[in-house]
Amino acid sequence: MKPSILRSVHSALTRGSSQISRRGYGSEAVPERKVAILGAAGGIGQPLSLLMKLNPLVSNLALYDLAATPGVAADVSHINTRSEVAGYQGEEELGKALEGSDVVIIPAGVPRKPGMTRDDLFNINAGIVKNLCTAIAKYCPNALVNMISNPVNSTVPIAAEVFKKAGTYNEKRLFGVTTLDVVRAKTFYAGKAKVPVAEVIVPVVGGHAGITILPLFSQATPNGNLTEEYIKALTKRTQDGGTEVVEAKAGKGSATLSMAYAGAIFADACLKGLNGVPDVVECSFVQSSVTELPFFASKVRLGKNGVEEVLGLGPLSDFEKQGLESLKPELQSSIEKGIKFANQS
Ligand SMILES: NC(=O)C1=CN([C@@H]2O[C@H](COP(=O)(O)OP(=O)(O)OC[C@H]3O[C@@H](n4cnc5c(N)ncnc54)[C@H](O)[C@@H]3O)[C@@H](O)[C@H]2O)C=CC1
Ligand SMILES: O=C([O-])CC(=O)C(=O)O
Repeated sequence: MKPSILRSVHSALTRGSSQISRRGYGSEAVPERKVAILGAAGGIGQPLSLLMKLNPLVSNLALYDLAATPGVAADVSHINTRSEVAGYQGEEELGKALEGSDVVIIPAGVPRKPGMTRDDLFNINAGIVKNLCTAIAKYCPNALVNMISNPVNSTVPIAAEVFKKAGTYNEKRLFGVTTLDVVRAKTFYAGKAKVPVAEVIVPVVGGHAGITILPLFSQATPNGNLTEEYIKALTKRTQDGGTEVVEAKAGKGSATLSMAYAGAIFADACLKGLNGVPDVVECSFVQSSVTELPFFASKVRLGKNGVEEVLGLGPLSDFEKQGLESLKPELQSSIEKGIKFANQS
């Protein structure tokens, strides 16, 4: 990688600490923050571990998986950045990995193969998420939980139910990571609108599967004056972005590198919020009253307690209003499926 590219990756991930410095703290005054990654040896987990090791807001990085974490941790730990890295392997070490965590990121679970929907992962991943969240409730009940494991539309409600049963649920601290939808929407929009990708802002709302992913290109900036036909094509491409990667990988999994990037951006936003950086806003799938659905992705203001404010949808085009109505039944049923699973097993 060219030094200039490394510098821009680094600066994208370090904006939080520089804002803190500008607000009168020396870099040594950045608070201690422990981040745990569950599923750290996987396709997402490894590059995500690397990116979190580059984040100067992290003081302790705990890498947990069923196997192979000693190697990943040894490797990542040689990077000369702030955080101390520790690897934890097997269920007997899960408690130690979690204890004291401020943010827990969960990319543990099986990925799709061509021809599968995210819901086809439910039978395996629901149980994994349930067990991991049971441990989170026990060992770090106040951590912010960043759920990556699919189907996010169901795994987030499962986590909420597990935390409710344990008496630790705080709706401000549970997030479904939908940042990859935003990352894709920005990239695809910039390409079609011929605007600089670094300047693009596009909210993506709803959920994280097929038509439940609703990019709001009518609110995209800079304004690219795209025709309705282009907007429809961009919407479809964003909704099918995960499938595009699954097909291109042809049986070797789903998005890992772009997901690690997106997961690192979202975790960084959570850390900035915890550290009191103002105006940190990202889209996320959270408990919500923006629509009649109990969970919904929209812009969220992050702060010292996690979610400070769930922001509304803003003005929608007719096409987006239609998309919103069409996604509700599927999203509702995925949410109910998660709640039912958590309460019956
Ligand atoms: N939210 C999003 O936007 C995205 C979500 N995903 C989802 O992320 C998940 C992981 O994907 P990949 O990293 O590609 O899969 P992977 O199979 O490469 O890695 C998953 C890792 O989880 C570990 N694991 C399994 N059960 C575990 C347990 N009980 N405790 C701890 N670790 C456990 C495995 O050992 C493996 O290392 C999948 O469910 C995938 O669908 C993938 C891309 C985007
Ligand atoms: O499509 C998948 O299975 C993985 C995923 O969630 C994404 O890439 O958005």
